[in-house]
Amino acid sequence: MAYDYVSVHLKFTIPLAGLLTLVLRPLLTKYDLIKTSILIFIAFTATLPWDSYLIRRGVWTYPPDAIVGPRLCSVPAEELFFFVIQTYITSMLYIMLNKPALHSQYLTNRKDSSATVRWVKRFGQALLVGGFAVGAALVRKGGGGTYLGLILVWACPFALLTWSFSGYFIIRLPFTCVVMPILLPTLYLWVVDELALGRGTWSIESGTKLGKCVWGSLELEEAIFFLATNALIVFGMAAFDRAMAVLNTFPELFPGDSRTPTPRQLIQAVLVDPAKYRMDRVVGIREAVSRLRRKSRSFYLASSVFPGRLRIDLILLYAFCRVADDLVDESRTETVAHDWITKLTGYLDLVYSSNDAVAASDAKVQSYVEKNFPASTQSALKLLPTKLLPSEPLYELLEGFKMDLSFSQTGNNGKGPHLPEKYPIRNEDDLQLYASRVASTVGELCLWLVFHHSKTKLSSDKQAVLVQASRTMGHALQYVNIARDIAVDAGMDRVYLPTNWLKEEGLTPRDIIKAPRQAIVENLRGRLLDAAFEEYARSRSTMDMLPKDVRGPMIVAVESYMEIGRVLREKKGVPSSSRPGRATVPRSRRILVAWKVLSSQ
Ligand SMILES: CC(C)=CCC/C(C)=C/CC/C(C)=C/CC/C(C)=C/[C@@H]1[C@@H](COP(=O)(O)OP(=O)(O)O)[C@]1(C)CC/C=C(\C)CC/C=C(\C)CCC=C(C)C
Repeated sequence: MAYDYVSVHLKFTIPLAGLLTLVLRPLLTKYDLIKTSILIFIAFTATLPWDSYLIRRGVWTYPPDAIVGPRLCSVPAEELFFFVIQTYITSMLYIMLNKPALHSQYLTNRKDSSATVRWVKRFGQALLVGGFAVGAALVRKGGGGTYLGLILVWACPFALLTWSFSGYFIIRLPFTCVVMPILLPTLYLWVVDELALGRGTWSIESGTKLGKCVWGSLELEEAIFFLATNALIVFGMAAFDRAMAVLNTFPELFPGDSRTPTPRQLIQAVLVDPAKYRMDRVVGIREAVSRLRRKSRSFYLASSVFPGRLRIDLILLYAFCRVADDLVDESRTETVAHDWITKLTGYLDLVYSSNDAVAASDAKVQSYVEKNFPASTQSALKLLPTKLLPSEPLYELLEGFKMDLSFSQTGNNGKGPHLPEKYPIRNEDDLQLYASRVASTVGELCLWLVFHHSKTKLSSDKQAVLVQASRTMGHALQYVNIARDIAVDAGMDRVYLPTNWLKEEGLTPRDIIKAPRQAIVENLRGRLLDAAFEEYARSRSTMDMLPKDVRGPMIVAVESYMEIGRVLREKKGVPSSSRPGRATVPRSRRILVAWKVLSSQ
């Protein structure tokens, strides 16, 4: 019947495309849609003449009773639709699996690549050149190898082009970003093909095929065709992403706006000589991403929905805050911790000594960082986007770290019989002051990056309202953080629960340090979470004033963290099975939170 091929689409390709669209819709950016449309256009125009030639040469045929009728250059409408829908499905899967990956960290050049990587790239090129030569020979010879030859002659040059430009990048990308989006749709299309060929929806003529089946009636050539086309789509997507990563990572090479690049900018980015990449920046970004992934699952997930340069700068800001906090927290003695604060202050003094902040990449700053900080922390200081950030919140953050140190006034910063005598969080005002210093500052710094990178420029009045709200939201997040970490903090002789709250329950901070999991602590945790959600409620609606292009991601960042508070409330505490200091929200729940937020925007 004439609807056989149509029914293949109705049963197998359209529902899958629909499902992927439904799941991905909230995450799709304008850039995702543009690159998918361009790739569909390229796939269509590159496949049409080739397919048309195959049909006219009689390599494959469509029984008239399996197709509806209309053709373009001899290619049936259903087949034309196949070019589009296959490219769409594979592109959507690629986009979905690549969302968590920050592509900047995979930029590389010859010098940065190991001998093995260089060998793999050359081997790939040789394989593709060889594939083309074998294909040409098979076509010239004719007979059983014709169809395979035509596939190789057609696919290898496109693959060689993308591989030669983006090979190092593709090799560096994780397995889930490249191999999965090639293999999953290939396997799916193999199954569909097996069903379609089994039903005679299309057929390969016996004189032009090798006659070998991979399994069932799936011909070797068909299996290779689907593998090759999906690889071409994924390589094409990766080539776009490499260009975009170059634009986003190296503002000095592309000073203008990188949000909606022109085709000319994209081509320039593809063609820029990788030897010109600032690899110290790429390596610093790699270190920052790895730090974020290890230390904060909530912000790591949230970071994946931020666009381009804003995402990079937020991750660099995170890296700075994390490194500074860890240097102080992990010091063996109070004196060493104070030394770190002094050195960090020196760093800020140097950067902000003139009216305008100097770039952290300034030679003087670089040499100061190299002289004073451990190698593993240097990139976090050198790459902080200081030109986009005011100095006050950074200095204030350091004041917050000083408050942490006032717990160890006895000189006994660890386990032992002597517990601290002073507890700096005496009441709610102290708690709020502490949260303002360590978290409101972070909220404000995030906002300055948002103001810089957003397409929409806000009036200074609106900016002031937003900054105030971000500071209030900082309190909320910090209270959740303290509520989660009561036992972890007690292990470091620290109690951030206000001493007057403890007194109301007949407790002292020492009682918390000795028994942080006692039942009464749950009342105090509940009280702190109530305060957190009050602060959250006071500032959440102001987030609607954020520019549309950054609003969704910012809300995701906040909601992912507040979800920790919701879980703590539901479970009445930190499950004893959870790793100390780690988020208590399962990954699937965090993804759902992000998805819901973005769907509602
Ligand atoms: C998406 C993305 C990459 C965001 C990065 C956000 C960022 C720069 C966070 C810095 C975190 C950090 C290490 C700060 C040092 C001080 C500190 C420890 C603060 C606590 C953070 C908890 O982080 P984590 O759980 O990893 O740390 P520990 O396990 O406790 O060691 C804080 C709880 C502060 C977090 C506060 C914010 C991110 C500010 C929130 C406010 C906004 C995002 C603004 C919202 C805007 C409006 C208009 C309301």
